[in-house]
Amino acid sequence: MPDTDLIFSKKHDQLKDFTFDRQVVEVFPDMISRSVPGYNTIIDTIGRLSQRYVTDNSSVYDLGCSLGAATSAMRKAILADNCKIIGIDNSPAMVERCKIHVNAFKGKTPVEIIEANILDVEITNASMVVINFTMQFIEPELRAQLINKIAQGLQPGGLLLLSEKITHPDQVCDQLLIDLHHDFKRANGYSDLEIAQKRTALENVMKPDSLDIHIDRLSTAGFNHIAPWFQCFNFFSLVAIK
Ligand SMILES: Nc1ncnc2c1ncn2[C@@H]1O[C@H](C[S@+](CC[C@H]([NH3+])C(=O)[O-])CC(=O)[O-])[C@@H](O)[C@H]1O
Ligand SMILES: O=C(O)C(=O)Cc1ccccc1
Repeated sequence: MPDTDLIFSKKHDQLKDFTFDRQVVEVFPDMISRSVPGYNTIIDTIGRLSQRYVTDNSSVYDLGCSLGAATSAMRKAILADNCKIIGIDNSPAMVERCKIHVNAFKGKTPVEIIEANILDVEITNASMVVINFTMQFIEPELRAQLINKIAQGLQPGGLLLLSEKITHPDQVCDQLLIDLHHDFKRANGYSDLEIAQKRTALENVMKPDSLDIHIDRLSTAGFNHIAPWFQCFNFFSLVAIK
C-alpha cells in the first residue's frame, strides 16, 4: 500500500509553488492515482502500445518518468529484441526512488534512468516516446521545440503517447470539466481544503493547453496520424504516429 497523500490536508499559511520534492515522492503513487482520472488505464495502455510499436534495435523514451510507472509497464510488455528504455526526470528525489523501483525487477529490456531536463536530452532512433502528464510543467513557449525534437528523433512509423491536463476553450465547458475533476478528487477522499490548496500551489507551475493547441503543434511537427484515445473530464491522452 502506498503512503497516503496528506500534503495539503492542513491549512498552510503560506503556500509554496508545487515541486516534485521528497515529500511528494513519498506519496506520489497515491497522489497521482487519486488525482488523475484514468491514470491506471493510461499506464496499462502504454504497456499495450509498446508491445505493438517498439521495434528491434530501437530506443524508447519516458519523458518525465517520475517513479517509472510507464517505464515498468513497457518493460513488461515489450517483445522486440535489443531495445533500451531511457527514463528521464529532472527531480533528484524522483530519480533516486525511480532507480530503486526499476532495479527491483529484472527484464530482458535494459532501463537507464537519467536525471536531466527533457528539454536538454537528445532523442535518437526512437520507436516510441511517452510524455505522460509532463509537458504541462514545461514553459508553454518551449513546448513546440520539444515536440519538434521528439518528431525528429522518432523513426518513420514511430509512436508518441502524450497525456495532459487540458483547458476547454468554451468557458462554461471549462468550468464544468474542472468541477467534475474536483468531484472526482472529493470522491477519492480529498477535502475541499486539500483541493483548493493544491490548486493554488499548482497555479504557477502547471499550465495546461487546449486539445486543439496540442493537435496543431503535433501536425506542425510532422506527425501524420493523431488520435485522442482517452478523455475523462479535463485529462486526455493521445497517440501521434510519424
Ligand atoms: N523539464 C523537465 N524535465 C524532466 N522532468 C520534468 C520536467 N518538468 C517536470 N518533470 C517531471 O515530470 C513529472 C511529472 S508527473 C509524470 C508522471 C509519470 N510520467 C507517470 O506516468 O507516472 C505528472 C504529475 O505529477 O502530474 C515529475 O516527476 C517531474 O519531476
Ligand atoms: O491534482 C491535481 O489537481 C492535478 O491536476 C494532477 C496532479 C497530480 C500529481 C501532481 C500534480 C498534479
